[in-house]
Amino acid sequence: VDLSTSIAGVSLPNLFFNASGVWCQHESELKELLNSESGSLITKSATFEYREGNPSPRYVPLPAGSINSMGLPNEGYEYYLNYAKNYDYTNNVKPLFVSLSGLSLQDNVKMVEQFVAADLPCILEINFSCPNVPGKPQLGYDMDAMENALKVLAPIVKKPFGIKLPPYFDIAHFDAVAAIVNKIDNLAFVTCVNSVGNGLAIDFETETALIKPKDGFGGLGGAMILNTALANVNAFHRRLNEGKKVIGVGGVTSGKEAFLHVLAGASAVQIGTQLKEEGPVFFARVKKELEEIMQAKGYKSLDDFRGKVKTL
Ligand SMILES: C=Cc1c(C(=O)O)[nH]c(=O)[nH]c1=O
Repeated sequence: VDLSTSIAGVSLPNLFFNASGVWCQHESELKELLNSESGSLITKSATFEYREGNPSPRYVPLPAGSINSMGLPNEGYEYYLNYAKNYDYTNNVKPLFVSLSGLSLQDNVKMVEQFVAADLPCILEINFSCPNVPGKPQLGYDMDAMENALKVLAPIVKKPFGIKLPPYFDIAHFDAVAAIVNKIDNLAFVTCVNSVGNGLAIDFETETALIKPKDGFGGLGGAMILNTALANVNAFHRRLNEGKKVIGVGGVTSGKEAFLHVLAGASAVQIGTQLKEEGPVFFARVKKELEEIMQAKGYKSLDDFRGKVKTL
């Protein structure tokens, strides 16, 4: 069976890669992804300057997923620009994605301009949905600000690029965001979903929040967000113009959930919590499991079933 796919006109040997933020802040982690069975890799969302991030504990696994309020810790965009400049695009079959998450539109403009000037084959995923920077409401929930940002950034990027979206929970929001995305010609993909923002995990014995930042409020990931993720993938798959793709992320802990993401309409699948917990060996497992499912169901390629979820 064939697990290959393409995003922004670039082919991926298989549909799996990491969710930005997981196993990708340092070159040593990115090297492990490169050596894993993932089909691609993406860097930790970059800000203009280096960021320490929020105080720990800031990530905790939960019975059905995880909670995090990392606070955008990253090496600063020049670190990832250098990584992208030194990446071996010729011999690596895996395309490189770079995530940018500027703290202001000006910062996003400055970072994008530097990547455009470097004229690299890497694919930009601009993060509109970080829920954990104190004092910074996320762009993904401010439709006017998001549309304005896209109208400024898209012409600078010129090439096909994507955006990382938060989960939406209202049909009117799916409609509104899809209408904005459909206006931007070179916006080639949306990545759905970022963590479900500002959940709260409390320890029953100690009666205390599990993470330190923001009174314990943090983004939820993992199994508990699968059905929200599938809905967002399918909602945008149904609404986006021909040629625009959806990358699915949220709740993939085995080949089964990866199959469901593709059935909902995903062209590629990112892994967050399960990668954090199991490590890059997970890519070998999830690939094998999806291949076995496709064989059992008689599908030869992802196109055979992508977006073909039935309704009653
Ligand atoms: C880029 C910051 C993000 C973070 C973070 O660094 O706190 N956590 C998430 O779950 N999603 C994000 O987009």
